[in-house]
Amino acid sequence: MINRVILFIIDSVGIGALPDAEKFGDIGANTLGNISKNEGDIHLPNLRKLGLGNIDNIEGIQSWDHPLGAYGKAAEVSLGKDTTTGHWEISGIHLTEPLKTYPNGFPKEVIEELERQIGTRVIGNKPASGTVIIEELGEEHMETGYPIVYTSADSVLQIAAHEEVIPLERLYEICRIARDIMMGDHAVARIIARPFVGALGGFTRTSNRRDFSLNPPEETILDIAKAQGLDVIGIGKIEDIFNGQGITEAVHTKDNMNGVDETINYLQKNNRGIIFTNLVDFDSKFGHRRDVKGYKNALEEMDSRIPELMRHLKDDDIIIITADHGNDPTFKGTDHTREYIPILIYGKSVKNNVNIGTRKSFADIAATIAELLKINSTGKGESFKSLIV
Ligand SMILES: O=P(O)(O)O[C@H]1O[C@H](CO)[C@@H](O)[C@H]1O
Ligand SMILES: [Mn+2]
Ligand SMILES: [Mn+2]
Repeated sequence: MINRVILFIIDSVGIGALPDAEKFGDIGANTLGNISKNEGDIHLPNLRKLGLGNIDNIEGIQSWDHPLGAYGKAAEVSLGKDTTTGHWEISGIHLTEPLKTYPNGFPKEVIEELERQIGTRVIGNKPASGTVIIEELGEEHMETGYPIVYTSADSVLQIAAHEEVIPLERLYEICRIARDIMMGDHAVARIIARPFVGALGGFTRTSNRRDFSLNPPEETILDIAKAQGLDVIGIGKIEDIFNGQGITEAVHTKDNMNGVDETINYLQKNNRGIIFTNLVDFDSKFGHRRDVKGYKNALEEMDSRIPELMRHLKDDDIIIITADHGNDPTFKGTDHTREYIPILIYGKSVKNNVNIGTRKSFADIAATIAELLKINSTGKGESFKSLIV
Protein backbone atom coordinates (compact mmCIF):
# COMPACT_ATOMS: atom_id res chain seq x y z
CA MET A 1 0.00 0.00 0.00
CA ILE A 2 1.38 3.36 -1.03
CA ASN A 3 0.64 6.23 1.32
CA ARG A 4 2.21 9.18 -0.49
CA VAL A 5 3.48 10.05 -3.93
CA ILE A 6 6.00 12.87 -4.14
CA LEU A 7 5.77 14.41 -7.57
CA PHE A 8 8.97 16.39 -7.95
CA ILE A 9 9.21 18.63 -11.01
CA ILE A 10 12.61 19.87 -12.13
CA ASP A 11 11.13 22.66 -14.23
CA SER A 12 12.32 22.61 -17.86
CA VAL A 13 14.83 19.74 -17.72
CA GLY A 14 14.03 18.15 -21.08
CA ILE A 15 16.13 15.30 -22.48
CA GLY A 16 15.79 15.68 -26.25
CA ALA A 17 13.49 16.97 -28.99
CA LEU A 18 10.13 15.25 -29.45
CA PRO A 19 9.29 13.75 -32.85
CA ASP A 20 6.98 16.74 -33.52
CA ALA A 21 9.57 19.35 -32.43
CA GLU A 22 9.64 20.75 -35.97
CA LYS A 23 6.14 22.19 -35.48
CA PHE A 24 7.54 24.18 -32.58
CA GLY A 25 10.77 25.26 -34.27
CA ASP A 26 12.71 23.06 -31.87
CA ILE A 27 14.61 20.52 -33.95
CA GLY A 28 17.88 19.71 -32.18
CA ALA A 29 16.80 21.00 -28.77
CA ASN A 30 18.06 18.90 -25.87
CA THR A 31 18.27 20.71 -22.56
CA LEU A 32 20.28 18.18 -20.57
CA GLY A 33 22.22 16.82 -23.57
CA ASN A 34 23.32 20.20 -24.88
CA ILE A 35 24.32 21.54 -21.46
CA SER A 36 26.55 18.51 -21.13
CA LYS A 37 27.90 18.93 -24.67
CA ASN A 38 28.76 22.59 -24.04
CA GLU A 39 29.98 22.46 -20.48
CA GLY A 40 31.49 18.99 -20.22
CA ASP A 41 30.26 16.32 -17.85
CA ILE A 42 27.50 17.39 -15.51
CA HIS A 43 28.20 15.88 -12.11
CA LEU A 44 24.89 14.20 -11.23
CA PRO A 45 25.90 11.04 -9.33
CA ASN A 46 22.67 10.76 -7.36
CA LEU A 47 20.29 11.12 -10.29
CA ARG A 48 22.51 8.67 -12.18
CA LYS A 49 22.21 6.17 -9.33
CA LEU A 50 18.44 6.37 -9.79
CA GLY A 51 18.81 5.63 -13.50
CA LEU A 52 18.99 9.00 -15.29
CA GLY A 53 21.83 7.84 -17.56
CA ASN A 54 20.03 4.56 -18.32
CA ILE A 55 17.03 6.20 -20.01
CA ASP A 56 16.73 5.11 -23.66
CA ASN A 57 18.90 7.25 -25.96
CA ILE A 58 19.70 9.88 -23.34
CA GLU A 59 22.66 12.02 -24.32
CA GLY A 60 25.46 13.38 -22.15
CA ILE A 61 24.72 11.36 -18.98
CA GLN A 62 26.58 8.11 -18.27
CA SER A 63 24.60 5.05 -17.31
CA TRP A 64 24.83 3.44 -13.86
CA ASP A 65 25.49 -0.24 -13.41
CA HIS A 66 22.44 -1.29 -11.43
CA PRO A 67 20.25 1.76 -10.81
CA LEU A 68 18.24 1.95 -7.60
CA GLY A 69 15.09 3.17 -9.28
CA ALA A 70 12.83 2.75 -12.28
CA TYR A 71 13.48 5.08 -15.20
CA GLY A 72 12.10 6.17 -18.55
CA LYS A 73 10.84 9.15 -20.48
CA ALA A 74 7.56 10.55 -21.81
CA ALA A 75 6.29 12.48 -24.81
CA GLU A 76 3.76 15.30 -24.58
CA VAL A 77 0.39 14.78 -26.26
CA SER A 78 -0.98 18.28 -25.67
CA LEU A 79 -0.15 20.89 -28.26
CA GLY A 80 1.99 23.14 -26.13
CA LYS A 81 5.35 23.45 -24.44
CA ASP A 82 4.50 25.68 -21.54
CA THR A 83 4.50 25.05 -17.80
CA THR A 84 0.72 25.00 -17.49
CA THR A 85 0.14 22.52 -20.31
CA GLY A 86 2.98 20.30 -19.03
CA HIS A 87 1.78 20.21 -15.42
CA TRP A 88 -1.84 19.71 -16.45
CA GLU A 89 -0.86 16.76 -18.66
CA ILE A 90 1.23 15.22 -15.85
CA SER A 91 -1.96 15.53 -13.78
CA GLY A 92 -4.11 13.78 -16.36
CA ILE A 93 -5.37 16.36 -18.87
CA HIS A 94 -4.81 16.30 -22.63
CA LEU A 95 -5.29 19.75 -24.12
CA THR A 96 -6.64 19.24 -27.62
CA GLU A 97 -6.66 22.97 -28.33
CA PRO A 98 -3.39 24.76 -27.63
CA LEU A 99 -3.60 27.57 -25.08
CA LYS A 100 -3.81 30.98 -26.75
CA THR A 101 -0.53 32.62 -27.71
CA TYR A 102 0.15 36.06 -29.20
CA PRO A 103 3.39 35.97 -31.22
CA ASN A 104 2.59 39.42 -32.68
CA GLY A 105 1.36 41.04 -29.49
CA PHE A 106 -2.22 41.40 -28.26
CA PRO A 107 -5.02 42.65 -30.53
CA LYS A 108 -5.91 46.33 -30.49
CA GLU A 109 -9.33 45.75 -28.90
CA VAL A 110 -7.76 43.92 -25.95
CA ILE A 111 -5.17 46.62 -25.31
CA GLU A 112 -7.71 49.42 -25.68
CA GLU A 113 -10.10 47.75 -23.25
CA LEU A 114 -7.28 47.28 -20.74
CA GLU A 115 -6.24 50.94 -21.12
CA ARG A 116 -9.83 52.07 -20.71
CA GLN A 117 -10.34 50.06 -17.53
CA ILE A 118 -7.05 51.02 -15.85
CA GLY A 119 -7.20 54.64 -17.00
CA THR A 120 -3.72 54.90 -18.56
CA ARG A 121 -1.93 53.81 -21.70
CA VAL A 122 0.24 50.70 -21.70
CA ILE A 123 3.55 50.24 -23.55
CA GLY A 124 5.36 47.27 -25.07
CA ASN A 125 2.77 44.79 -26.37
CA LYS A 126 5.15 42.34 -28.00
CA PRO A 127 6.89 39.06 -27.22
CA ALA A 128 10.04 39.70 -25.21
CA SER A 129 12.39 38.42 -22.57
CA GLY A 130 11.32 39.92 -19.25
CA THR A 131 14.77 41.11 -18.27
CA VAL A 132 15.43 42.66 -21.69
CA ILE A 133 12.12 44.54 -21.98
CA ILE A 134 12.52 46.30 -18.63
CA GLU A 135 15.90 47.60 -19.76
CA GLU A 136 14.39 48.69 -23.08
CA LEU A 137 11.21 50.35 -21.78
CA GLY A 138 12.06 50.96 -18.12
CA GLU A 139 13.00 54.61 -18.63
CA GLU A 140 9.77 55.44 -20.46
CA HIS A 141 7.84 53.56 -17.79
CA MET A 142 9.56 55.56 -15.02
CA GLU A 143 8.77 58.85 -16.77
CA THR A 144 5.17 58.14 -17.75
CA GLY A 145 3.96 55.55 -15.23
CA TYR A 146 2.62 53.42 -18.11
CA PRO A 147 2.72 49.67 -17.32
CA ILE A 148 4.82 47.46 -19.63
CA VAL A 149 2.74 44.70 -21.23
CA TYR A 150 4.52 41.82 -22.96
CA THR A 151 4.18 38.15 -23.84
CA SER A 152 6.41 35.24 -24.88
CA ALA A 153 6.02 32.03 -26.85
CA ASP A 154 3.92 30.89 -23.89
CA SER A 155 0.28 31.58 -23.26
CA VAL A 156 0.91 34.56 -21.01
CA LEU A 157 0.19 38.25 -20.68
CA GLN A 158 2.83 39.75 -18.42
CA ILE A 159 2.75 43.20 -16.84
CA ALA A 160 6.00 44.70 -15.61
CA ALA A 161 6.11 47.78 -13.40
CA HIS A 162 8.61 49.40 -11.05
CA GLU A 163 7.49 48.90 -7.45
CA GLU A 164 7.95 52.63 -6.71
CA VAL A 165 6.02 53.72 -9.80
CA ILE A 166 3.07 51.35 -9.51
CA PRO A 167 2.62 49.99 -5.97
CA LEU A 168 2.34 46.20 -5.78
CA GLU A 169 -1.31 46.13 -4.81
CA ARG A 170 -2.20 48.33 -7.79
CA LEU A 171 -0.14 46.14 -10.12
CA TYR A 172 -2.03 43.07 -8.87
CA GLU A 173 -5.30 44.97 -9.36
CA ILE A 174 -4.31 45.77 -12.97
CA CYS A 175 -3.53 42.07 -13.48
CA ARG A 176 -6.97 41.09 -12.16
CA ILE A 177 -8.54 43.51 -14.62
CA ALA A 178 -6.45 41.98 -17.43
CA ARG A 179 -7.48 38.50 -16.22
CA ASP A 180 -11.16 39.40 -16.61
CA ILE A 181 -10.58 40.77 -20.10
CA MET A 182 -8.47 37.75 -21.14
CA MET A 183 -11.18 35.12 -20.75
CA GLY A 184 -13.34 33.52 -23.43
CA ASP A 185 -11.79 34.17 -26.83
CA HIS A 186 -8.56 35.42 -25.29
CA ALA A 187 -8.19 32.95 -22.44
CA VAL A 188 -4.41 33.00 -21.95
CA ALA A 189 -3.13 30.52 -19.36
CA ARG A 190 -1.70 33.20 -17.11
CA ILE A 191 -1.59 36.90 -16.42
CA ILE A 192 1.70 37.51 -14.60
CA ALA A 193 2.62 40.52 -12.46
CA ARG A 194 6.32 41.26 -12.96
CA PRO A 195 7.40 43.91 -10.45
CA PHE A 196 10.96 45.23 -10.49
CA VAL A 197 13.14 47.67 -8.55
CA GLY A 198 16.38 49.62 -9.04
CA ALA A 199 17.57 52.45 -11.24
CA LEU A 200 17.99 52.72 -15.01
CA GLY A 201 20.68 50.34 -16.25
CA GLY A 202 20.35 48.21 -13.11
CA PHE A 203 16.73 47.13 -12.90
CA THR A 204 16.09 43.82 -11.14
CA ARG A 205 12.90 41.82 -10.85
CA THR A 206 11.65 41.03 -7.36
CA SER A 207 10.14 37.87 -5.93
CA ASN A 208 6.76 39.63 -5.75
CA ARG A 209 5.83 38.07 -9.07
CA ARG A 210 2.28 36.82 -9.01
CA ASP A 211 0.38 34.56 -11.43
CA PHE A 212 -3.33 34.82 -12.17
CA SER A 213 -4.15 31.48 -13.80
CA LEU A 214 -6.99 29.75 -15.55
CA ASN A 215 -8.70 26.84 -13.87
CA PRO A 216 -7.76 23.50 -15.42
CA PRO A 217 -10.54 22.77 -17.96
CA GLU A 218 -11.16 19.24 -16.67
CA GLU A 219 -10.76 17.23 -13.52
CA THR A 220 -7.14 16.38 -12.61
CA ILE A 221 -5.71 13.67 -10.41
CA LEU A 222 -5.34 16.40 -7.78
CA ASP A 223 -9.11 17.01 -7.73
CA ILE A 224 -9.76 13.28 -7.48
CA ALA A 225 -7.26 12.83 -4.62
CA LYS A 226 -8.70 15.82 -2.77
CA ALA A 227 -12.26 14.54 -3.17
CA GLN A 228 -11.14 11.23 -1.64
CA GLY A 229 -9.98 13.08 1.45
CA LEU A 230 -6.28 12.84 0.64
CA ASP A 231 -3.82 15.68 1.16
CA VAL A 232 -2.63 17.48 -1.96
CA ILE A 233 0.26 19.72 -0.97
CA GLY A 234 1.57 22.20 -3.55
CA ILE A 235 5.13 23.45 -3.08
CA GLY A 236 6.50 26.36 -5.13
CA LYS A 237 4.35 27.53 -8.04
CA ILE A 238 2.05 24.48 -8.07
CA GLU A 239 -0.85 26.35 -6.47
CA ASP A 240 -0.63 29.03 -9.19
CA ILE A 241 -0.45 26.51 -12.04
CA PHE A 242 -3.73 24.89 -10.93
CA ASN A 243 -5.29 28.13 -9.70
CA GLY A 244 -5.67 26.38 -6.36
CA GLN A 245 -7.91 23.65 -7.85
CA GLY A 246 -7.43 20.29 -6.16
CA ILE A 247 -4.87 21.67 -3.69
CA THR A 248 -5.49 21.26 0.05
CA GLU A 249 -2.40 23.09 1.30
CA ALA A 250 0.23 25.21 -0.42
CA VAL A 251 3.52 26.88 0.29
CA HIS A 252 5.37 29.23 -2.05
CA THR A 253 9.14 29.12 -2.17
CA LYS A 254 11.88 31.65 -2.86
CA ASP A 255 14.28 29.42 -4.76
CA ASN A 256 15.18 25.82 -5.62
CA MET A 257 16.89 25.01 -2.33
CA ASN A 258 13.95 26.41 -0.41
CA GLY A 259 11.73 24.11 -2.53
CA VAL A 260 13.82 21.09 -1.48
CA ASP A 261 13.68 22.24 2.16
CA GLU A 262 9.89 22.55 2.07
CA THR A 263 9.54 19.13 0.44
CA ILE A 264 11.60 17.60 3.25
CA ASN A 265 9.55 19.57 5.76
CA TYR A 266 6.31 18.06 4.42
CA LEU A 267 7.86 14.59 4.19
CA GLN A 268 8.41 14.72 7.94
CA LYS A 269 4.78 15.58 8.61
CA ASN A 270 1.92 13.20 9.00
CA ASN A 271 0.07 13.43 5.66
CA ARG A 272 -1.34 11.11 3.02
CA GLY A 273 -1.73 11.68 -0.69
CA ILE A 274 0.32 13.82 -3.04
CA ILE A 275 3.20 16.19 -2.34
CA PHE A 276 3.68 18.14 -5.58
CA THR A 277 6.83 20.26 -5.83
CA ASN A 278 8.05 22.53 -8.62
CA LEU A 279 11.63 23.84 -8.74
CA VAL A 280 11.39 26.77 -11.12
CA ASP A 281 14.87 28.33 -11.02
CA PHE A 282 16.16 26.01 -13.77
CA ASP A 283 13.63 27.59 -16.09
CA SER A 284 13.31 31.18 -14.96
CA LYS A 285 16.87 31.96 -13.83
CA PHE A 286 18.88 29.86 -16.30
CA GLY A 287 16.84 28.39 -19.19
CA HIS A 288 15.13 31.62 -20.33
CA ARG A 289 18.30 33.56 -19.63
CA ARG A 290 20.29 31.09 -21.78
CA ASP A 291 22.77 30.76 -18.93
CA VAL A 292 24.34 27.36 -19.63
CA LYS A 293 26.84 27.40 -16.75
CA GLY A 294 24.21 28.60 -14.29
CA TYR A 295 21.88 25.80 -15.40
CA LYS A 296 24.61 23.19 -14.95
CA ASN A 297 25.50 24.48 -11.47
CA ALA A 298 21.84 24.50 -10.43
CA LEU A 299 21.49 20.87 -11.55
CA GLU A 300 24.55 19.83 -9.58
CA GLU A 301 23.33 21.75 -6.53
CA MET A 302 19.99 19.96 -6.69
CA ASP A 303 21.59 16.56 -7.27
CA SER A 304 23.57 16.97 -4.05
CA ARG A 305 20.27 17.18 -2.11
CA ILE A 306 18.80 13.96 -3.58
CA PRO A 307 20.25 11.64 -0.86
CA GLU A 308 18.63 13.83 1.79
CA LEU A 309 15.27 13.58 0.01
CA MET A 310 15.68 9.79 -0.28
CA ARG A 311 16.53 9.48 3.42
CA HIS A 312 13.31 11.20 4.40
CA LEU A 313 11.07 8.87 2.40
CA LYS A 314 9.03 6.49 4.52
CA ASP A 315 8.61 2.85 3.47
CA ASP A 316 5.25 3.52 1.85
CA ASP A 317 6.36 6.64 -0.07
CA ILE A 318 7.25 6.83 -3.75
CA ILE A 319 9.03 9.76 -5.38
CA ILE A 320 8.65 10.54 -9.08
CA ILE A 321 11.24 13.00 -10.38
CA THR A 322 10.33 14.51 -13.74
CA ALA A 323 10.00 17.75 -15.75
CA ASP A 324 7.31 19.74 -17.57
CA HIS A 325 8.98 20.76 -20.91
CA GLY A 326 12.44 21.69 -22.13
CA ASN A 327 14.26 25.04 -22.02
CA ASP A 328 17.57 24.36 -23.73
CA PRO A 329 19.93 27.17 -22.67
CA THR A 330 22.12 26.57 -25.73
CA PHE A 331 19.19 26.99 -28.15
CA LYS A 332 18.20 30.04 -30.25
CA GLY A 333 15.80 32.55 -28.70
CA THR A 334 14.77 32.55 -25.04
CA ASP A 335 11.74 30.26 -25.05
CA HIS A 336 10.88 26.73 -23.97
CA THR A 337 11.71 23.76 -26.19
CA ARG A 338 9.46 20.83 -27.14
CA GLU A 339 11.19 17.84 -25.54
CA TYR A 340 10.83 14.48 -23.87
CA ILE A 341 10.74 14.61 -20.09
CA PRO A 342 12.79 12.20 -17.96
CA ILE A 343 10.97 10.05 -15.37
CA LEU A 344 12.78 8.59 -12.36
CA ILE A 345 10.87 6.62 -9.75
CA TYR A 346 12.23 5.55 -6.40
CA GLY A 347 10.92 4.13 -3.13
CA LYS A 348 11.24 1.09 -0.88
CA SER A 349 8.52 -0.70 -2.83
CA VAL A 350 9.86 0.28 -6.28
CA LYS A 351 11.83 -2.36 -8.17
CA ASN A 352 15.47 -1.62 -8.97
CA ASN A 353 16.68 -1.14 -12.49
CA VAL A 354 13.39 -1.21 -14.36
CA ASN A 355 13.11 0.54 -17.71
CA ILE A 356 9.56 1.87 -18.22
CA GLY A 357 10.56 2.83 -21.76
CA THR A 358 9.17 5.75 -23.75
CA ARG A 359 5.70 6.65 -22.53
CA LYS A 360 3.26 8.12 -25.04
CA SER A 361 1.94 10.78 -22.68
CA PHE A 362 2.95 12.75 -19.59
CA ALA A 363 -0.50 11.64 -18.35
CA ASP A 364 0.90 8.14 -17.77
CA ILE A 365 2.24 9.67 -14.56
CA ALA A 366 -1.28 10.65 -13.42
CA ALA A 367 -2.65 7.21 -14.32
CA THR A 368 0.16 5.56 -12.33
CA ILE A 369 -0.41 7.79 -9.30
CA ALA A 370 -4.12 6.91 -9.41
CA GLU A 371 -3.34 3.23 -9.34
CA LEU A 372 -0.71 3.59 -6.62
CA LEU A 373 -3.05 5.58 -4.36
CA LYS A 374 -6.05 3.43 -5.32
CA ILE A 375 -8.16 6.31 -6.58
CA ASN A 376 -9.91 6.86 -9.91
CA SER A 377 -7.82 8.03 -12.83
CA THR A 378 -8.82 10.90 -15.12
CA GLY A 379 -9.08 8.40 -17.98
CA LYS A 380 -6.04 9.86 -19.77
CA GLY A 381 -2.70 8.05 -19.97
CA GLU A 382 -1.71 4.48 -19.20
CA SER A 383 -0.49 3.40 -15.80
CA PHE A 384 3.00 1.85 -15.58
CA LYS A 385 2.43 0.71 -11.98
CA SER A 386 2.66 -2.97 -12.81
CA LEU A 387 6.17 -2.43 -14.17
CA ILE A 388 7.55 -0.65 -11.14
CA VAL A 389 6.14 -2.32 -7.99
O1 LIG B 1 11.33 36.34 -19.84
P1 LIG B 1 10.45 36.16 -18.68
O2 LIG B 1 9.71 37.39 -18.29
O3 LIG B 1 11.19 35.56 -17.47
O4 LIG B 1 9.30 35.14 -19.12
C1 LIG B 1 9.27 33.79 -18.89
O5 LIG B 1 8.43 33.57 -17.81
C2 LIG B 1 7.11 33.43 -18.28
C3 LIG B 1 6.34 32.52 -17.41
O6 LIG B 1 6.94 31.27 -17.23
C4 LIG B 1 7.22 32.93 -19.70
O7 LIG B 1 6.50 33.73 -20.54
C5 LIG B 1 8.65 32.99 -20.00
O8 LIG B 1 8.95 33.50 -21.25
MN1 LIG C 1 7.96 25.13 -16.60
MN1 LIG D 1 9.34 29.19 -18.44
